[in-house]
Amino acid sequence: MDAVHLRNLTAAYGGQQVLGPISLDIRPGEHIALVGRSGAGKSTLLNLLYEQVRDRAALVPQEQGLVQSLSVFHNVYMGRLSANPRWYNILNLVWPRRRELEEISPLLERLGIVDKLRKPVEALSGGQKQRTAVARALYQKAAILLADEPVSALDGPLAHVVMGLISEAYATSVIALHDIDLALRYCDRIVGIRDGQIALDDATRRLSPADILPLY
Ligand SMILES: Nc1ncnc2c1ncn2[C@@H]1O[C@H](COP(=O)(O)OP(=O)(O)OP(=O)(O)O)[C@@H](O)[C@H]1O
Repeated sequence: MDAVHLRNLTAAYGGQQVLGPISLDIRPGEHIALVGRSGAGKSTLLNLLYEQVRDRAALVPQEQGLVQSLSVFHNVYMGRLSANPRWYNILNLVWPRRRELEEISPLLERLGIVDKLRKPVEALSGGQKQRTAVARALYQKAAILLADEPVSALDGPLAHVVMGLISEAYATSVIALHDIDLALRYCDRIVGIRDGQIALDDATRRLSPADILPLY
């Protein structure tokens, strides 16, 4: 993947500027954690970033973007809709193909929701929905992963499973995280946002929780 260069990005809602101007370079091979208090501008920055790299990115949005009436299989399969011909997508919608089942099932197994494969998403818990959204992004295999609080509904061990899978599947990622320990453990660069500006940008190896806490 080529590096991503963001220059002087700004965002406003109803005429009020909430982000920027922000410049940020994302180098291939970097796992970046976006941290900062609620309302700082992390989601806004991720969404702007997604607009710039849409063709090579998988996105796990905060609100997940799942189709509630469709099964977990179908929601995960949607990660690659644009990679397959239309007839093949329709075939899978009507009757999931063995090839896709054999790829999606092990992923769901590792996420602990393989028993939900054929269940509609509306019948899942919040944490199970979140894992479905993560599975869709893992299955997509884009060049870069953008994720907005992908483990906010998961308890300790599951949060580690998901962060581990993300690190394994994606060499390059930008992930908004509210858990500082997860950010320090799984990401190699921390970008701290405060009041719509970058207030911290450093390698994880040079940071401790005490360096990040002032952002909150
Ligand atoms: N649709 C919207 N309309 C108006 N203001 C918005 C909208 N979305 C976000 N904002 C404002 O923009 C600012 C940044 O919000 P954003 O969602 O990017 O923060 P965040 O850091 O992701 O927060 P959180 O951790 O709670 O998700 C906040 O002040 C928020 O109130």
